[in-house]
Amino acid sequence: MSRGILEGIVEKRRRRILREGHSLGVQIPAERRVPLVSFGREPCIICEIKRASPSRGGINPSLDPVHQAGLYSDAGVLSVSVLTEEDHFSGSLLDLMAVKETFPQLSVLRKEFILDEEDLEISFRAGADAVLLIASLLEADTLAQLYTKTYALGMDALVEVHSVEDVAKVRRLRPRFTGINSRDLRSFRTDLLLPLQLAESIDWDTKLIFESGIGRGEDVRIARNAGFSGVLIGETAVRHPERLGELAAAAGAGPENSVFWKHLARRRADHPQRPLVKVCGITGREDALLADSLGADLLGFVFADSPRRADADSVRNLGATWALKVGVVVSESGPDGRRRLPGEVKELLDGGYLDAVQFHGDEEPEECAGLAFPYYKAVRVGSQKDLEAARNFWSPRVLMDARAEGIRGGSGVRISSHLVRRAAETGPLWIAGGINCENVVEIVRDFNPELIDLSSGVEAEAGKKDPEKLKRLFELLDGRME
Ligand SMILES: O=P(O)(O)OC[C@@H](O)[C@@H](O)c1c[nH]c2ccccc12
Repeated sequence: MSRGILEGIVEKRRRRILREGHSLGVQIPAERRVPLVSFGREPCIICEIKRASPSRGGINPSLDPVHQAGLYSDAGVLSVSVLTEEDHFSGSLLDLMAVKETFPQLSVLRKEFILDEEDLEISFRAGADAVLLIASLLEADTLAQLYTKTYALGMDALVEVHSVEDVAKVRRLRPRFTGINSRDLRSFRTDLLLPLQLAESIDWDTKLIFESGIGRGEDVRIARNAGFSGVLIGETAVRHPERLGELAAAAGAGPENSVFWKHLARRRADHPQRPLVKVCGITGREDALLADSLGADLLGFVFADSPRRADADSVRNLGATWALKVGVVVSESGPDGRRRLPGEVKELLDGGYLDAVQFHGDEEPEECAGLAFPYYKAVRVGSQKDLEAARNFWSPRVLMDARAEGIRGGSGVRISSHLVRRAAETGPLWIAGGINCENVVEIVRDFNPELIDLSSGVEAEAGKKDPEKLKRLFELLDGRME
């Protein structure tokens, strides 16, 4: 939603209200007929009734809201969001009324571009238990007035933020429910790490709701592990009701103390001037501690056939580091032909000695998800086709490595510039392959990667880092701060 589109939606809505009144041409009962049910109960998975959206077009134009709400209810979902905006989302207040009247025990959120108190009165009478208040749409005073009115009516408010400016605007309200949208209002893109990052600036006691872009149970786990109380799922819930069980189970499971994505988002916020740095192919303790003290964000330990193969005991004995520890694996096929995580890596991950797994083999998207959590995928990119295949992976980030025939990682080969540029168009860029002190400044300048991954480029010999090169790397990167 570019600013223009958001303004367009609001403009259309104002005109519609002038024409049809706040009831939007729908017969609204004079008195509320349905019970008020509190919003956001556990398991806090809020599924949405959404026929279409400006970013996706038609999702399911013939969606029957009552049938869909029945699927949600059967899956154990207690809160349902109903889009009532007509011009861009093909919604209606009739949908909301039908859902709430059929399932009075559900808590129903009215998803609308709410503008004034009359919108709230109508929402209440139509049967909404909660309303969405979008911070970026409303002046601070109006937002405060609507927030107070919502609770005066007995409803809950989900206050939606997208930026630090929004957070500053809502801070004095200290809303009980704060929704953070992963969808960027300008580009339509969702970035699962964005809410994690923004959550860091929320300093009041609130139930955080992760909004948009959730596709799988893993995404729900990422949100829960980052401290979100709940998730709001639209398109996936409509298109893939078969995933509702998996999504609801993940929402109900509770956090697992996996801090990987949350810490990464925090480190990104801590030093926005330079990319995140992963130093990979570490075998020795000194190298790990030096990279950590210099400011590396990730330390990579290779558990695959490689001259840089790490040893499980040294990882176990390393102790606490600021940097997150990643096990780089090429998953093997077991006797049953199914892939599995190397046993030592599974033990290190379960024991908390590794924070995440980087899959560096030929794993398929659905295989990765079943093998480890948290994880991200590294893909070898030699063509446009490789880039497209990379988009199928579900991890919030995919690491682009150069395709060097017969060698996996540490090859010193770089991806061609035009492919890197293409990759950067689709979202934050993580790149590996041939990065060293000679080219790092140029790479950062030209491609603005979110993460750079270095292995052979900071080595004295295979498996041994060169302390001078490591120091020089961080000097070069930090020099960019001026
Ligand atoms: O379909 P998704 O990506 O799961 O997103 C659902 C919901 O977060 C999204 O519909 C939404 C979030 N905030 C909004 C404000 C208005 C309209 C819609 C929205």
